[in-house]
Amino acid sequence: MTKNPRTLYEKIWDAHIVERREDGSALIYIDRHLVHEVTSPQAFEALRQAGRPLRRPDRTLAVPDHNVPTTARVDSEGHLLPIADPQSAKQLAALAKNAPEFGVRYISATDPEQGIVHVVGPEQGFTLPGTTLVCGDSHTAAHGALGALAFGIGTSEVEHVMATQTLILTPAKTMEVRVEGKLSPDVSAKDLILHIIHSLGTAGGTGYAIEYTGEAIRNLSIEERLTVSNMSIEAGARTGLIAADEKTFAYLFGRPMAPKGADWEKAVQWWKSLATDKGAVYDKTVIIKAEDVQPSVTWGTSPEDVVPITGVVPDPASFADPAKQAAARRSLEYMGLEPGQKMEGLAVENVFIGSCTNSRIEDLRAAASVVWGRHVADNVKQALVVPGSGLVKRQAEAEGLDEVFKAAGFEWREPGCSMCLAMNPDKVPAGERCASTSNRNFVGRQGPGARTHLVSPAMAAAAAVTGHLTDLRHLEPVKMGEKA
Ligand SMILES: CC(C)[C@H](C(=O)O)[C@@H](O)C(=O)O
Ligand code: SF4
Repeated sequence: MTKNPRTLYEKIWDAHIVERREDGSALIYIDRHLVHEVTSPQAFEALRQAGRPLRRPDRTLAVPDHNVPTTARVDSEGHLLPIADPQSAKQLAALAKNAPEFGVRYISATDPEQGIVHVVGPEQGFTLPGTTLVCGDSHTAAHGALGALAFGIGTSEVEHVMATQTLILTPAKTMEVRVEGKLSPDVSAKDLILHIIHSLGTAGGTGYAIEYTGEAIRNLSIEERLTVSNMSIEAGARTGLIAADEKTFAYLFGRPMAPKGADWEKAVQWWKSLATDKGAVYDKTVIIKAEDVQPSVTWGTSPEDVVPITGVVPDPASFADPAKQAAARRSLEYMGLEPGQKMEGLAVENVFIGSCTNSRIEDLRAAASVVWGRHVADNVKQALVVPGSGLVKRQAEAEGLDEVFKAAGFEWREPGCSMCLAMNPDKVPAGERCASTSNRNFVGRQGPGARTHLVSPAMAAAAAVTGHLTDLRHLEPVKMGEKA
């Protein structure tokens, strides 16, 4: 019997249906649940109140990330240092108590594997192709880079998954975002996803599960794919899939929680069968030309407010939609910018290299290669490098990247979400600008009044060493022997 051709999304969906419902929704089995301290306390509490156990503790992994300080966490005798903010302290303490109580594997704030939940999942091999994976966090889309049907859920859904290992879901429409051709060596995966979000708009992906395809996507490393899938939610899509291929298998092979031996062989066979069939139809296809992607930067307070670094701040009057015009005016006022102003040369007082979008080893290497032999500019008051996990940090240290950053005047911190959303003490002061490798430039995101410009790791590094937003193609080369 020949089956209708299906997309990757449809295959994973079909494989997880527990029960179809009359209204078109379905009860879907959830394979993997990642838990952090912000969206889990109420869910654990509700289970406790109801006297219910957690259905599959072995499929659940908990790690604190949003509230942890990125400065030293223990004193010289190894005792945990107190957390100053009471709300943060409460959330962290709740996770430390709840996870072991419900039998969930808990990576603590002082464990070497601790890190941002979306960095830890792939790194541990907890995230696998063909699985359904959820977390009470909107950037769960990141895990789609490994071919997992991964999406963020709210706290009440967190409770539902904890109690039943299922969710009632309505199937999404499918959208192919095909990136044709080759990216220029000057541009990164971050520039690509900023370009895509600009093309789609922040609501363009609403109701869709994106699948990224095409030559430029296939050519990306797994870490670069994670950057792309991570920001799908900024285009409105809860899911951003990339079909698993040989690179995915090589990345996952031997990871602590990945299948081993005969199970591995069986798994790879199944993962290979999940690729979208020839002739399968997406509800929508968007074609992006890789050659159009340039080193990019955001000017406003929405991730779609993207221009090439060579560009200027747009005139709000240039937008056709009156609502967009008004939003752009508000953005410019908040950002302290004028229409027509050049992006390159805009002074920044803060630089943040981190977040689940750009804090993996390849990101740190890209930033360090720009920083090498240079120094953080005098007008930059804070330049932070926050590795995505303890393992990334250790790897970077083994490669000497920490020394490159420290010698240049960067602060080398402990892993966590940090200045991506400023729930911990890492904040951008009001009215100051930050070149940031994170994913959201919302009003107040990096601290009240903070002005965020989203960029790639290499562009953030270039901004740090020049003191202003800089086209990295314009940096003078550092000659060997001239290292500061
Ligand atoms: C705190 C958490 C719920 C939130 C999210 O859902 O994404 C955060 O991670 C973010 O990036 O804004
Ligand atoms: S690093 Fe930022 S985007 Fe990622 S989970 Fe943490 S707060 Fe959310």
